[in-house]
Amino acid sequence: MLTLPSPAKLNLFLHINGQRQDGYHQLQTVFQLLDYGDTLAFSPRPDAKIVLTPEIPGVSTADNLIVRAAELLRHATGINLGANIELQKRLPMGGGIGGGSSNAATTLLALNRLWQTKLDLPSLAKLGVQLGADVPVFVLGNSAWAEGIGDVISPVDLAAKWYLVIRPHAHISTAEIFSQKKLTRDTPIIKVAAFLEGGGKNDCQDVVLERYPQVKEAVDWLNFFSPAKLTGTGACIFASFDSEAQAKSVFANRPEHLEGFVAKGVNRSPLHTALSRLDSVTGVSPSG
Ligand SMILES: C[C@](O)(CO)[C@H](O)COP(=O)(O)OP(=O)(O)OC[C@H]1O[C@@H](n2ccc(N)nc2=O)[C@H](O)[C@@H]1O
Ligand SMILES: Nc1ncnc2c1ncn2[C@@H]1O[C@H](COP(=O)(O)OP(=O)(O)OP(=O)(O)O)[C@@H](O)[C@H]1O
Repeated sequence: MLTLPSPAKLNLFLHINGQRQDGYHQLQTVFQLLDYGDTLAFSPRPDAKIVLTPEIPGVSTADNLIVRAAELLRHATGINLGANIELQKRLPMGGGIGGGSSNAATTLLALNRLWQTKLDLPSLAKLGVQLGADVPVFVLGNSAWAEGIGDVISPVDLAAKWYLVIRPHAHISTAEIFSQKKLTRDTPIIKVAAFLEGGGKNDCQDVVLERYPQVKEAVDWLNFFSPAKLTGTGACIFASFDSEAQAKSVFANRPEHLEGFVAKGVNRSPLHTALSRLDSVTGVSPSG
């Protein structure tokens, strides 16, 4: 059995710079990977079945990004094996923290190893983008600066911070927010340095706060302690702290109805750290 993490991400900022003819938005963002997420356990099957347990309520097996990632890898490589996959879900869905995309990336890397299909990371990232714009960053495994429609990715070294993530009770669809007329779509392009000096906001934030009062309430509460920002198209919001103790003490004082978690920001994905550890034990050279 191969048990691997499937971490969350935060968008430390999200600027929308324009929109392409095909409707996709040109954006700039920084993906901060977190040392917190779901866990997936994989074991190979000799038949060609992909069996996921438990199923996610409200998501059909055929739509599940884990199953879709497995089928995609099988189709791309022509391999005729299957897998049993056990999912331990901790990440809220529709939260803007990339749970589904991360599950897809973990599945691609895990099955590439179990099935010995030997694709390198850039090839797996190319497959992943067919499943969602956020999949490649999880496949490549570094906190990253991203441009284009989120597909032009370069690794970035971010200051070590602890994040308090609050999940208001709202499930927000990315497509719903990207289709709002009022969305800011003309933020000027910035340089990496401008972000590192403290720049950057989330252009989706005003639209989300207007449509979801429960998200606004959470932002207003968290702002009292540290500047709060939306991640992705929401619904989760976050603030950074210098220590775990600071983040946890604010979290302990939250209004009872707000859920969330405290997590450390990492430059390297816990998925890739776990795979490198396995490679050093088995003597296999790390892929990618
Ligand atoms: C907002 C971010 O979460 C930032 O990390 C991502 O760009 C969205 O990534 P994602 O959830 O993987 O998004 P996808 O599943 O690829 O796309 C969902 C929908 O969002 C819109 N979309 C997505 C990415 C993008 N650059 N422009 C868009 O307009 C499209 O309408 C698309 O149909
Ligand atoms: N394995 C999965 N885990 C979570 N969601 C899944 C999965 N498979 C399919 N989905 C579907 O994908 C949708 C988006 O899920 P996800 O958790 O990636 O949202 P998100 O955190 O808003 O992501 P992003 O920041 O990439 O927009 C869910 O609402 C669900 O219907």
